[in-house]
Amino acid sequence: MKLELRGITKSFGPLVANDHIDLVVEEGQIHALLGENGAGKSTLMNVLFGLYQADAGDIAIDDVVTTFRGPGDALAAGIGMVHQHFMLVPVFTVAENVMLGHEQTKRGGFLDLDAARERVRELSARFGFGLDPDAVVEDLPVGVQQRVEIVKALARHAKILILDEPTAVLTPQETDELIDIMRQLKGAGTSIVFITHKLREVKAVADVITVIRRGKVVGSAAPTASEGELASLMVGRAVSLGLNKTPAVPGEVTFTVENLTVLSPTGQAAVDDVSFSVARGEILAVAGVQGNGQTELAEAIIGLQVSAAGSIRLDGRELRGLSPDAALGSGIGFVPEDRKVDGLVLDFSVAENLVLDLYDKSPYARGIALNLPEIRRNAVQRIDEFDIRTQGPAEHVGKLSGGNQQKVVLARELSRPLKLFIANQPTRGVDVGSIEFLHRRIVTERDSGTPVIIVSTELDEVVELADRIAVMYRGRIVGIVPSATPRDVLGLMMAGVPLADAIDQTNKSQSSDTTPTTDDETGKTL
Ligand SMILES: Nc1ncnc2c1ncn2[C@@H]1O[C@H](COP(=O)(O)OP(=O)(O)OP(=O)(O)O)[C@@H](O)[C@H]1O
Repeated sequence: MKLELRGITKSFGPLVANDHIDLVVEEGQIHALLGENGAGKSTLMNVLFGLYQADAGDIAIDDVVTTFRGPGDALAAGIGMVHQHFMLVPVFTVAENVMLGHEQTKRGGFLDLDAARERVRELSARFGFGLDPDAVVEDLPVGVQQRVEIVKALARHAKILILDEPTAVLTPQETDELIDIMRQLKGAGTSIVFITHKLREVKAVADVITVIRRGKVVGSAAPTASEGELASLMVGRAVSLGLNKTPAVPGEVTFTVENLTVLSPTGQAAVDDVSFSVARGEILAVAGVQGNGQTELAEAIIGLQVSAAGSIRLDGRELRGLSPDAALGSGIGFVPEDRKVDGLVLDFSVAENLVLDLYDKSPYARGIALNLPEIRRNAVQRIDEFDIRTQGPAEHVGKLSGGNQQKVVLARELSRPLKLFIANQPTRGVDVGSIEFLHRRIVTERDSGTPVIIVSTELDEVVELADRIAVMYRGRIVGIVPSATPRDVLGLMMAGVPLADAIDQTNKSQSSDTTPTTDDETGKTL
């Protein structure tokens, strides 16, 4: 099936989010859409999936112009979309979810679960999904839930799949698996429109790359283009992809966690007797595969999770037992893992979100009244400094693109005097140009003497930012190592292997390997 978008234009008020966009996706092609935050990628995909109506332009399928009044029409035309926030019913099984919305009925009107099961088995075997039709969705890891979404689309005979930042929530291994699946789907003739900010993935899997900037197509590139070339095409200027920060000059140790234990809802130790400290002027990065206690640790520090035992001290003061408000009020900047849940109030304006914890304090409050000019002045300044793409301070944050929402959280948290800065997945969904800026901004915070904790499942980000790296596995810190530690050693530690054994194993595998290794430069498995 060949898809053609011709002159698609979509405005939100005065903002032209898609400005006469042309895009051709051939059958069996993986077409990557690249563009900085707010460029208009999701808007274009929402038009294609019938969620938004274009103001102008046509969608043609196999050269026939079609109109989508809603996602139902798009699905019927063979277009499937896998959203970043899955649309699955967690308590249903895989087969039940696949059946939902397009129940096949047996004579007598009963839902035919057996047919859905069979379809899951068949598609799973064909594309190597490894799905059990009877597994309950909420018990499955995120990467497997995503495959359920893909199977759901395929079961509806989707010939074109839209994947909007599918790897943002995946572990590196899950990402590799998804890339394999994409290749298999392509082999079977399915076309894929793939949106990602990770240039390495684009290079690994795309056949064609189209770059959008400020609502317009600005060019296309072959996957042989370098990451630097792709980045500058996206952003419209040269982007330096390495941070090259100066070595830390650690000062006094002002933040200490001792024997901290946090229990999960099932009573297991999500954080298990963890101790570490961070000095002023240094960045400690917490590395690990998603789900090994890093988020619980970060949240326990600011009181979003109750800790069962241990102590958390900042400047000699015990934080354990404080409410999140009190913890933040004591001078902690915090970037949560999920900006939509803990970081922003989507119905509030950008200006309000930029002073969320401070609106009742000077200079944003005057007595009991808000100092609106000051709140606005702050917003104008932050929008400029952090390059937040918005129609203005009064726009609702919920209207911003994902990456721009993330920038609002960082702008707020990095713009007041801090005694500690903690960021969980600080650059999730952020484009390469903005990552460059945000990383520098975090290093500036460090250099101003703030202890910094970064939690990230992106090894690139960990290695880039860290002065020291704490590796977590199953709730424990496996080891705290210098940032120059080789990636394969870090990788083994992330699988639970203690430092000494990890070094040992790496040395052995290197000495037994007679062929020179070339793929260790980046450490990525793509
Ligand atoms: N429902 C909406 N109402 C108003 N403005 C919107 C709406 N949806 C998107 N926009 C605006 O359209 C522009 C394009 O947003 P879009 O989400 O398409 O960007 P994107 O390229 O997907 O960005 P990101 O990489 O950050 O996800 C942004 O300026 C955004 O604020």
